[in-house]
Amino acid sequence: MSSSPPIVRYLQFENEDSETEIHDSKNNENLNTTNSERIKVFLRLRPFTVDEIARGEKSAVLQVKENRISIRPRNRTYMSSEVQTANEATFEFDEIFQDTIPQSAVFKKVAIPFIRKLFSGQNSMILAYGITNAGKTHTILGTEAEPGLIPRSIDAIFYSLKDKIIQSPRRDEKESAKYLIECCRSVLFNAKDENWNSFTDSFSDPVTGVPGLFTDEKENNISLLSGNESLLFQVAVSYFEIYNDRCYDLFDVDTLLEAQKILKRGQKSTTKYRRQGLKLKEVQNGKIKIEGLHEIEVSSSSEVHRLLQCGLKNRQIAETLCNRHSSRSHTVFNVNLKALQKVSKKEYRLDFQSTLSFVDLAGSERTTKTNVSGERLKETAQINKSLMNLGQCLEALRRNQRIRESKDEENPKRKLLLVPYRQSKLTLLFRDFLQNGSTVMIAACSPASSDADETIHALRTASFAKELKYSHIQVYGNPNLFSNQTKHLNELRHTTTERNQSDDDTAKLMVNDERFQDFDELLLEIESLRERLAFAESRALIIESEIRDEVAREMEEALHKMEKQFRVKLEEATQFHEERLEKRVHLITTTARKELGYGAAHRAAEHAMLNYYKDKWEAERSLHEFELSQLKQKLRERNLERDQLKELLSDRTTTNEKVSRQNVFTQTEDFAEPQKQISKKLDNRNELSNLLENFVETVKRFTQHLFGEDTWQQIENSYLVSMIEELAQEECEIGQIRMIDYLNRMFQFLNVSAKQDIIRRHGIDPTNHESLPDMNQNKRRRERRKKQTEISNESYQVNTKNDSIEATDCSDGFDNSTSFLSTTTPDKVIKKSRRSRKTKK
Ligand SMILES: Nc1ncnc2c1ncn2[C@@H]1O[C@H](COP(=O)(O)OP(=O)(O)OP(=O)(O)O)[C@@H](O)[C@H]1O
Repeated sequence: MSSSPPIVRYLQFENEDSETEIHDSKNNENLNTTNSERIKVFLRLRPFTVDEIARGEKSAVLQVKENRISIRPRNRTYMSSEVQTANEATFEFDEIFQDTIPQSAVFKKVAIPFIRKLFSGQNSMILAYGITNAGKTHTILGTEAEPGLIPRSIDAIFYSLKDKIIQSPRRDEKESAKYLIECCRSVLFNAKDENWNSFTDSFSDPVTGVPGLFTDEKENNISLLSGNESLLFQVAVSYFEIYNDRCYDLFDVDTLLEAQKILKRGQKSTTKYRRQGLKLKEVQNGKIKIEGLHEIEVSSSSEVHRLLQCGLKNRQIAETLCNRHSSRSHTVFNVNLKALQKVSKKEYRLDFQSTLSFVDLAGSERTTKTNVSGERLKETAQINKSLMNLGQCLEALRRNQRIRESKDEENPKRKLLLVPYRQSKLTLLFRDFLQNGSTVMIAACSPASSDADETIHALRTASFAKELKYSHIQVYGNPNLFSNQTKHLNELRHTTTERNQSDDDTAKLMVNDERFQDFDELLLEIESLRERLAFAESRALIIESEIRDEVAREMEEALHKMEKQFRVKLEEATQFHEERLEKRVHLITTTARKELGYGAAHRAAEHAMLNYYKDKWEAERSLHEFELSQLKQKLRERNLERDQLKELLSDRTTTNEKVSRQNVFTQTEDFAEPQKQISKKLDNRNELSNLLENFVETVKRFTQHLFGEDTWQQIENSYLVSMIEELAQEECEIGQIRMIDYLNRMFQFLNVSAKQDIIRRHGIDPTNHESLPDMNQNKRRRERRKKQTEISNESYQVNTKNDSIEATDCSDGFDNSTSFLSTTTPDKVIKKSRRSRKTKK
């Protein structure tokens, strides 16, 4: 059975009813070149991000010297034995782009050779690989201010092709760029997001050639097309993503329209949003094709830029409606070029067809580091699986290459390994590129020390790729490029498929490899592959257990961290409570000290008050005792006189004798006695006023202490001063009454607790008169004495037949004699005598 010519595949790509007939190329020998080229690997170091600077991240990069970079691992225990011993991991690349290298320099170094390859009919792939947040998207796509490889390459391609671009005359309208952009515009127009509205504004008229977003950059306008002046070109682009190991078309108009409806209905219906996953199909020559992937024919770079934005927005809608994270998928942007030779006015012959693919891989990350769960965990697991699979493919390819290169034919270990392309969609799609196409890998590298371990793992995988060589440069759409041997294998594959339809399709894939010479050999190889599969499975188990160990170690590390954090928190809490306790103790001590001081002042005031009363009462008592003794003495003397007089009376009976008796009495009367009493009373009064002054001073201090200086000032100014003045003028007993009154008033100022405190300490309640020392007791005693004196005076008067005692003020030369009562003060006596003197005048 003969194989179908590749031209059929090409024609299938075009509309079969096309009026323009496309012929097979006749001039293809020059393209059927076999070369031995190595996969190039560049390292791009990104600068620290704003967040990392804010976190105070340290650099993990120890040294960058020429093409070598040394990175210090964060945790050496998780590293390979070489890294553990060397304390650093060193990798060599084709070139290292330092963090200061601009996008344009990367474009020149990486993309321009590949654009040239595209124009010469070679397939090539630019692959950005690295951990998450390492700068892959920045390199591939860039930003509006710093466009990356895709926008720059688009500009360069269209600038080179200029007016050599033709369009298919009959094309499905739904496949056109204009239709897609219009759809995108209508979706975005209905979206409520303001950014989207501003985005739609940038869609002026892409088809009529409004300049692209990045076309201003003159440096991209380089003509890379050399020779083949007669060729015309058709350019088509496709854009898809691989998410959770499923392919999704980012130029799918139906998805956009579906999204439009959902967005109109509101966010609640997001669960109805279902994107159609695309199937992979193996076509001729073992090439993998994505079934149903839209390839949009384009005519200008601005159109491509807008399509690119449509694709990105489609991805964004999927993120919004499916609640997924943008960088959790691998994205692939393809530029397909068809070179056509004009045969007649309407006829073109396909000269060659080539593809340039830009791949932005999702970043690998540790699930334990990011603490993801649920859908995120699934995403991460899928990403890690596909990236691990890519690494395995690269490792297997490198090993097979070494085996092929070694001359030791006898070595039993010389068996070639099966490259596990089929284990993920990513590697299955890249199989062609890794085997036959030219590939460049950009290993994006984060300088942050917190990412060091993951960076080392990623760079190790990238370094596998560096050693790979690919030997076939294949041009699609050109049947004569395939060797006879390949033709034979194609036939063989067909036979195999017929013979064993139910068998796994591994055999089908293997026929594409030139190693297999015949079917028997192929069957043997299948057997050996099965063995290897068992071996690989056991190895996978080992790897799994290693991963589990690693996870356990990371968990332990996390627990240690948590323990540390808790310890710090505990110390902080202890310190805080200790400080609080200290403050409380201090507060209680000061309050207690104040209280003690307050109590002492109270006691001192009360003591002073009691002393005052004691002194006063003592003075009064001694005065009254003295008066009493005087009166007693007088009484004795009177009695004696009376006795004598009685005797005399009994002896003398005549009236003359009675008269002489009266004279005797007048002579013997102690006229100086009242004067003495007056001077004594004056002395006592002075003493009392001194005591009163002392008392006032004590009260003043007491009040100042109790109520403070300000309150004292107020009291002093109002009540107390007047009261003290009165006290100074009044007699002692009146002063006593006033003092009680004063104390009562003073205690009205005190609050309840202070009153209770005084009552508790001294057993005196100033508001309760009965609890106070009886101030009137003295008065009553004095009144009693006064009465006694009066009684004795009465008796005396009875005896002296109502004779009065007279006091004479002779200071002014008048006879101002005035009778006085014992209760009258000397001042009053003086005043009284002055009044009587005036009346006499
Ligand atoms: N060369 C560079 N110069 C300046 N900024 C950069 C550079 N490379 C990356 N960045 C910045 O670093 C951040 C992360 O970059 P980027 O989004 O490209 O990472 P990524 O590897 O694509 O991450 P993910 O895998 O999560 O998508 C971005 O803010 C980007 O602007």
